[in-house]
Amino acid sequence: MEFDWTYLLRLFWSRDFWKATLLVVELSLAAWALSVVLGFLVALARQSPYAPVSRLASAYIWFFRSLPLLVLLIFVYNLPQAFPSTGAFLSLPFVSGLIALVLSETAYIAEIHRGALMAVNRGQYEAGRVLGLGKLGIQRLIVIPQALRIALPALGNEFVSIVKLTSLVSVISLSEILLVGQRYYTQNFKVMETMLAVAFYYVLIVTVFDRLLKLLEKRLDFSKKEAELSTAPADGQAVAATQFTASSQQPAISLERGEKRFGESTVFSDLSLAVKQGEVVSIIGPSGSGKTTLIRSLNGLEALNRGVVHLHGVAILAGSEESLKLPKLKHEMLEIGMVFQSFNLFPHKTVLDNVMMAPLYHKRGGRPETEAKARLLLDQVGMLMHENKYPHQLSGGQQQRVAIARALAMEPLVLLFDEPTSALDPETVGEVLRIIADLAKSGRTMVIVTHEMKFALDVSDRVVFMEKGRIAFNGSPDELRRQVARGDRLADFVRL
Ligand SMILES: Nc1ncnc2c1ncn2[C@@H]1O[C@H](COP(=O)(O)OP(=O)(O)OP(=O)(O)O)[C@@H](O)[C@H]1O
Repeated sequence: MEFDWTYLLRLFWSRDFWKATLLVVELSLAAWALSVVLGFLVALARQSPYAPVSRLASAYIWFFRSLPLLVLLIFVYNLPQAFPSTGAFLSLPFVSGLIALVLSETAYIAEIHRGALMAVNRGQYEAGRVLGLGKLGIQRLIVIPQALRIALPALGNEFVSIVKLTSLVSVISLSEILLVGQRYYTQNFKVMETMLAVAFYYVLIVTVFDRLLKLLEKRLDFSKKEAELSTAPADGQAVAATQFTASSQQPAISLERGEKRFGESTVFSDLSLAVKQGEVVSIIGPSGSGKTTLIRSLNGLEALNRGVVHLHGVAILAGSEESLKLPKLKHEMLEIGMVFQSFNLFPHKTVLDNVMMAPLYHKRGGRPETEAKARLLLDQVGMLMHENKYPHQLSGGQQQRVAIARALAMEPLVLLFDEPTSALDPETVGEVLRIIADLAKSGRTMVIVTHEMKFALDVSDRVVFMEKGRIAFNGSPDELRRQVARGDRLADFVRL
């Protein structure tokens, strides 16, 4: 039989085919959107610390990935035989097809989401926690936007798969593209021409949506955004750092008899440290002595085994083995700000949005007011002209200055610095140390874990030297200098 070009051309204007194309688009979009949402929930469930929940999610993924879609389709479509009450909606091929597709695709998409969630750096969760964001807030504002961007290419791929899988729904008599084609060629036997038209309609759908998804990917890809410098001045006066006087004898923050173990290994035990209001305390010591673990225990990023942390006399954290039941002290926890070694800025947010995120989340003021304050803080750390940039468009030192502004935006009573310059190039260390030194002069209560000896001695009121989980020295910089001059064993570590 000769190839009928006229017939083929006519098929491109066929009402039946265009109706079927629309149906395939509707079914694919609905199945994809539902599977993306449900897949995310299954991925979260799979990561749940509660074993029954994560096992249930794993079982779901295992079962529906093992089941051929065709089997599932026929099963769902015939369910009314066993449960007649479901007949009202399951007898509709579109509904049955949608349910089967969603059940199956949710299992695949859950694994895509899980991979993306795992790719979001742990530091992002910690940054959200120290800014007082709740679990949902962290997911909504920090994790989901980043995970979505990571998952989008794979999710786009799944959409293409779904479009093609809709052809299977023809077995339950849904008038989609393949079924329309089959009806045509069983009447006129023009199989080649009809199947070419069928292929055209599928390719058309995939091409259009592939293009749209690429555009969405581009929109979400902050790494491709143009760097923009801002020339707008900060409005208003420079933010006056809150003046805290060291008059109160009550420590601003203290750890009493703290103990921290990782499995069998004890990092420190029976360790106490008190920091007065307005005091700047630097913690120095050899690598592995427990400095970072100590500072992270002060704001609950590390859970203590024993001991109690007080903030201005209020017990805010207690070790898991203490019999102390603490009320939920959300407000108090916001009084402790933290600057991390690796900055942990939110990569999907501009510099200004990074600084504004926590005050907006905690409704510390309206947007214009919060924005003005954030810009003043950025001015204070010399980063105002970079307010519209994304973190990857900044140097390490600039990122750390933004991280300091972000921590200050919540006006914490105590500021913790965990090796703030360790991840920086030597040229940028100075700019960050200068900002921290300025803050120290303004009377803020600060605890700084650092390897910068000269800086620690110059800016601190007190230096704590840790060694093997113990505080081996706790005194003023002058006392430390004297001990070092006397040739104390501290001199081996503190080379000035
Ligand atoms: N999450 C963890 N799991 C297991 N062990 C850990 C963990 N975090 C820290 N440790 C261990 O606890 C000890 C103290 O580590 P920590 O990071 O507090 O030391 P550090 O004094 O800050 O060191 P550095 O100056 O190198 O950062 C080390 O032996 C380290 O291996």
